[in-house]
Amino acid sequence: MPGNNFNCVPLTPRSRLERLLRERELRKSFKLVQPTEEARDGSKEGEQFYGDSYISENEISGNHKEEEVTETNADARGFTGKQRLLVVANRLPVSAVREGVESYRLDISVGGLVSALLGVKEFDTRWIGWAGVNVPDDVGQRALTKALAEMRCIPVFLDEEIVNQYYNGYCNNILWPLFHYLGLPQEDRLATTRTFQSQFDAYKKANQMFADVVNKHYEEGDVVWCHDYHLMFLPKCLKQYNDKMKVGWFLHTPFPSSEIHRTLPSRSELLRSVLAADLVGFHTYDYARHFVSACTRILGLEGTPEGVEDHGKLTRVAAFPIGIDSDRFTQALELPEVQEHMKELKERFAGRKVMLGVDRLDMIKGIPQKILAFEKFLEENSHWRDKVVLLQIAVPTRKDVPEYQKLTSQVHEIVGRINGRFGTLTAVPIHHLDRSLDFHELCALYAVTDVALVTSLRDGMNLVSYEFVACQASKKGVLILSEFAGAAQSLGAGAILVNPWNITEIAASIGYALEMSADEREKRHQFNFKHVKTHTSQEWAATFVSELNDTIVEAQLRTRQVPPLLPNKVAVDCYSKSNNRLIILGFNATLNEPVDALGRAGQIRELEHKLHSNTKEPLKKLSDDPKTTIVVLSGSGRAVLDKNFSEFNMWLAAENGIFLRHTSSEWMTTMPENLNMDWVDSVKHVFEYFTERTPRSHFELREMSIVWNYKYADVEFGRIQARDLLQHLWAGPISNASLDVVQGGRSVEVRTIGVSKGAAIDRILGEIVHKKGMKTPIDYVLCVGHFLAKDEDVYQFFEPELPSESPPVPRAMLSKSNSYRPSSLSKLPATTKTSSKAAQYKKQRSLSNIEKRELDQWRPMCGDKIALHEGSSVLDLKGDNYFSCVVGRKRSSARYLLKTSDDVVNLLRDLAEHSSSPT
Ligand SMILES: O=P(O)(O)OC[C@H]1O[C@H](O[C@H]2O[C@H](CO)[C@@H](O)[C@H](O)[C@H]2O)[C@H](O)[C@@H](O)[C@@H]1O
Ligand SMILES: O=c1ccn([C@@H]2O[C@H](COP(=O)(O)OP(=O)(O)O)[C@@H](O)[C@H]2O)c(=O)[nH]1
Repeated sequence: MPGNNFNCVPLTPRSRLERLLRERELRKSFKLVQPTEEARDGSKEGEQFYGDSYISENEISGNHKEEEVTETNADARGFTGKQRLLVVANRLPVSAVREGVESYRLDISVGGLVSALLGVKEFDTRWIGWAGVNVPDDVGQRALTKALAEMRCIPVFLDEEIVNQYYNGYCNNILWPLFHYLGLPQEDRLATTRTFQSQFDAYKKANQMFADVVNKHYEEGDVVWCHDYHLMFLPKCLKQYNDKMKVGWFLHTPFPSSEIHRTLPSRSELLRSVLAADLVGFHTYDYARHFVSACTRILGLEGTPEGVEDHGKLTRVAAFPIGIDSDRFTQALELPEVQEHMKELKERFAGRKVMLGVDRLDMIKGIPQKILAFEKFLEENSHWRDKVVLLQIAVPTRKDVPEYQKLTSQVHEIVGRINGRFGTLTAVPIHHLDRSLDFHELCALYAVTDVALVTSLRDGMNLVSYEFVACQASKKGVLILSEFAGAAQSLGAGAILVNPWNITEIAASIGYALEMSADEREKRHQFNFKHVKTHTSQEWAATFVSELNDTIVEAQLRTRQVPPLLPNKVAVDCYSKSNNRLIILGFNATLNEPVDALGRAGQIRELEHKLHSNTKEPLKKLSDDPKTTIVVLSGSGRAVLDKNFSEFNMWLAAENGIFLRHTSSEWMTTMPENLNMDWVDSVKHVFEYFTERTPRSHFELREMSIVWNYKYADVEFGRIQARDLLQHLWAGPISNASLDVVQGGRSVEVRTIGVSKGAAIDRILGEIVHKKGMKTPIDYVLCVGHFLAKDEDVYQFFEPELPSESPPVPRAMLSKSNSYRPSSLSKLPATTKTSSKAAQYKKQRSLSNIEKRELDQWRPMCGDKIALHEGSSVLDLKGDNYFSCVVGRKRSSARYLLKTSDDVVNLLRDLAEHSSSPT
């Protein structure tokens, strides 16, 4: 049975975008018919949502009411039917503090990731992660597992040493600063027990521990969503265990420019592990672009608009900007306790404008810069000194990492100095809190604030800015936002954007914000408020999971388009049983040595195409077999084919079949003599121009075509240059010429119109039949090549069972059974008859060596010439004696696939073993 079903893959019912839009509509209409959870369960004011479970303040503080929140109850409440989602993150939404042998206090974990995922309600969610506590004993582990199960949390137990090396070390001392452009720590700052290598080993070990827990709880059909830089190894571990698992990975931090990422000693391993996921998500398009770029530059992989391709496997990469559960904030503002807090705050700061900063005490948050800018503002605006106060909530974080300890004392020192400088007996300008606030206090604070200050030096998104906007419906305060926070891309239009490194600019912005007119504040606020209300964390999660589901559908469709591997044994058996075989071979990437990824990334091994050394022997044997005819059909010019194949007994078809010769005779051509080739010089100029400006690109001037090749150049730059080159071509030299521009993976070719391997093969075949004086039909065809899509028509030329939707191939002379039958020719429409083609190929070009031949010796084939004798066929292909085979391409109309030219060598060797020598 033919392998690829002749590429008659049923067309995808919808495009990916259509499918996703439909899915989105379905989600919306589902929401409309489903009662909201609040409506179903009554008001849940003051509670923290966690997926399908509610984590109330009571539950969190340890008063677990098992019957309210167990999975069984959740199911009974009608939550079944939702997709199971396993959220895997370093930190669980609750951190445990051990209070006795079997008792724990559970506190909500602070940080954007937890806040965002608490808002996700659409799925039947379980959370797998570390509870932030070392529990070495079995009794304690069992008790904590039980307590967490009530919140649908599953713990991963990490011991102190692992936490130290993996979390404090590799995650927070190496990856975190690097991803936020703060560079790598010097290795000598690390003790000998904490080297890059030991920390990286611990990182891998910890990721495997997470994977083990996931594997244990995984059920078929689950979606596994891995989060953040802590778990870059996880997708690989999971896929190694079960490659059917749907795995997504989302990064909450920025992904830095590839120039930064490439400094990381384990750069490649990390990228490869992430690429094992089906879908990789980032907050912004820039981060996604950096990631793809790192994969192309560091790993030498193919970056496409869809994602990253590695040997045909696509990992989708896209931006999914996170949001917040805005309703939770707006509803909280109505609560009496929040109103009470607001009242207290208003009284406390009456007569002063309130400025607010809420950050984890982290280097990336730019807290010193913010405070220094505030100092500058007070310095330059003495009239504001007793009219404004800055409240800075600095939540302690990662306290075991030395850099964070240093930051704490640095911030304390600056605050102390400024308060000493501008404070009075009754008031200080900065209120600095080294602690977190509870949700209600935080909402109240957001609501009474006049100006929020976010000065992150880098920040994946920054949810504080979203939360502030959500709480400002009545006050309409101003947001000053760092342009280096992901949020700047979504809230940039309503906020005042600043460069956090520019203290003067921030100070000026503070003044502008404090004095902004009500009208302008209103407009800016409305813009951002709308965004925060619509781009919620629920939408974010639903979109990600829906794309992840769809990515699997897409991958299945793609896989169905990949031809199966050539069954060598079948091809060889069939070969040995046949009497008149035709083998058509491409040259580039088929018979020459493969180019490895490193070669692509920089070092040019060979610009010149050279025959794979292991090919020579089998090729010699095959070409000497009287029952076998070999044609090398290549885009390369005559000189290249001469140089590589003159020693063999075979046919050479150069420049996609424009030139043909048997190695025992001269070249001939079908090109009309007076063909207009005026375009060549001007196209050459354009190619020269781009070659000069694209390092490691080159161009090849052939007789009938020119090819510009950038396979050794920087891929991204090469692509941009190719686009630019095409524009130049269309606008100039080829605007009026009859030419084909053929784009390859990493090349642009300009050739005379209508030239393709498929278009040439009928003439070549006719000539061979004629010259060889064939008496028996060809009963075996093997056609192997790494052809451009345009040239794949050669596969279809021989195809006995073309699917009905296949594009027409230049097979004017073929009858339905794929045989040349003079008798059937007359039945074809006049335009497709060879006699009409004949007129096109009047004379050969006036090339000296071609002129030696009689002009009509290689003329277009006429019916009477290509028939063996009246009524008999040249080709006797029934389906199982035809093997079309693509080399190293995953999308092809060929029946079969060979992965590399090494596989071609092996095939030729096997065939050669079944060949006979001339008698
Ligand atoms: O768990 P910790 O080590 O204490 O750190 C807390 C979290 O910090 C980071 O948050 C990021 O995620 C936010 C939501 O996507 C985003 O808005 C923010 O810009 C990021 O910094 C970290 O990525 C999380 O893993 C930590 O849990
Ligand atoms: O006292 C506090 C201060 C902050 N947060 C939360 O911590 C998160 C911080 O997220 P962000 O994205 O701004 O930065 P991250 O800390 O994740 O880097 C926000 O949801 C805040 O509501 C909190 O719960 N209590």
